[in-house]
Amino acid sequence: VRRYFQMSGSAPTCTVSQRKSIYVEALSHHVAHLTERERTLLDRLYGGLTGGHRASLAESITLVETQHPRKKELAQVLLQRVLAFRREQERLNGGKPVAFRVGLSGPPGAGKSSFIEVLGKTLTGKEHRVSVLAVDPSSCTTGGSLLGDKTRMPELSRDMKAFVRPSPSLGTLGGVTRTTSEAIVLCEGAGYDIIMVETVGVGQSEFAVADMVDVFVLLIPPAGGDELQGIKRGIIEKADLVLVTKSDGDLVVPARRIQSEYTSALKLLRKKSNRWRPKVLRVSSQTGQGIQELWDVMLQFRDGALLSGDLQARRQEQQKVWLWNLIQEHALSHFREHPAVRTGLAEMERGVAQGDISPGLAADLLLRAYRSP
Ligand SMILES: Nc1nc2c(ncn2[C@@H]2O[C@H](COP(=O)(O)OP(=O)(O)OP(=O)(O)O)[C@@H](O)[C@H]2O)c(=O)[nH]1
Repeated sequence: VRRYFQMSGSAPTCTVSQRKSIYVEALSHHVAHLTERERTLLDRLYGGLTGGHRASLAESITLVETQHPRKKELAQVLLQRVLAFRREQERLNGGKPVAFRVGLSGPPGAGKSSFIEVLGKTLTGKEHRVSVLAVDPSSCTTGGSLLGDKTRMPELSRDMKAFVRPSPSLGTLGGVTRTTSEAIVLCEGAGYDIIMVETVGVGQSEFAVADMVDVFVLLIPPAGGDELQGIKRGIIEKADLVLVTKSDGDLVVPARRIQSEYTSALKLLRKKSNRWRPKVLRVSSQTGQGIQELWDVMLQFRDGALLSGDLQARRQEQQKVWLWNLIQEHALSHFREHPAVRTGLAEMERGVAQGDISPGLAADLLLRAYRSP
């Protein structure tokens, strides 16, 4: 099993090697019971993916999106192998991350897909390999899509140095974001060095995206008043960069106004970091104006964060947040599905709402029912 994951047995300290054996142990059951067909499938996906084949990457992401219990196990085995591969790539890269993860959010119609298309093409023109993943909150509940079913980013989709993946179409937000985090690992294993994760500024999806990227960019259209009401203060605090889009023609004047409004607003907000002051820039995907400048600023951000260690610290923190999100989601659904809880829950909720019983006592009673054998 150890050889299967290409782990060295001579880890520098005892604790590291012990830790590794726990991970190997956890997956040994899956690996030991691999059928010949499953082993061939995983070898094919792993080989294709690490060889940079888009079709293998697409198939691997489909595997991590699956709800099928056995396939989920296979996906974990594949992911663990890709993680080991990525660690090795990082080691060869002097301990530095192999990819830069960029999160993009903005209200519907802000110009996200036009912007990603132009920035993506600029980057593939500079020999970068770019992948675009989407987190679509609407797909979780309705199966419909806020990010649009139309073919978005047509040119980038055809570019051989790019990989554009639409959002997984079903599941809870937790499930969809888990899949996206795992898709990031797979894209990095496949040699993509820029990973863009896009979402619409609705619900909690933008916070989830902000928690899985190195730099978080908020896109704002040059419209005033009501259209900007939907942009939450909390998400502005999360932004490392704010981009005012469509800054061309008649829209330059309102774009400048929005830029100065946001510049002032950001000054009033709590500082996210001592080393970086969020910036507000204007771009036009139609004329290309501001795109190069924006990329230079992003690189400044990345290089500063790498040098100070902020980027690595942020990723470590995100991994922990992520672990706890998953535990919470699982523990809560286990609790809700417990027969005694299911029987008493509606009654307790009604009692609490009507003030007949305190929330504290109701929670105690339900938890007691949950714990009783
Ligand atoms: N003038 C101008 N219009 C733009 C620019 N970028 C996008 N638009 C227009 O704005 C509209 C929305 O652009 P999209 O890129 O589809 O925006 P989006 O945020 O991806 O929106 P959804 O696809 O609805 O999620 C389209 O009609 C674009 O033509 C720009 O740089 N300048």
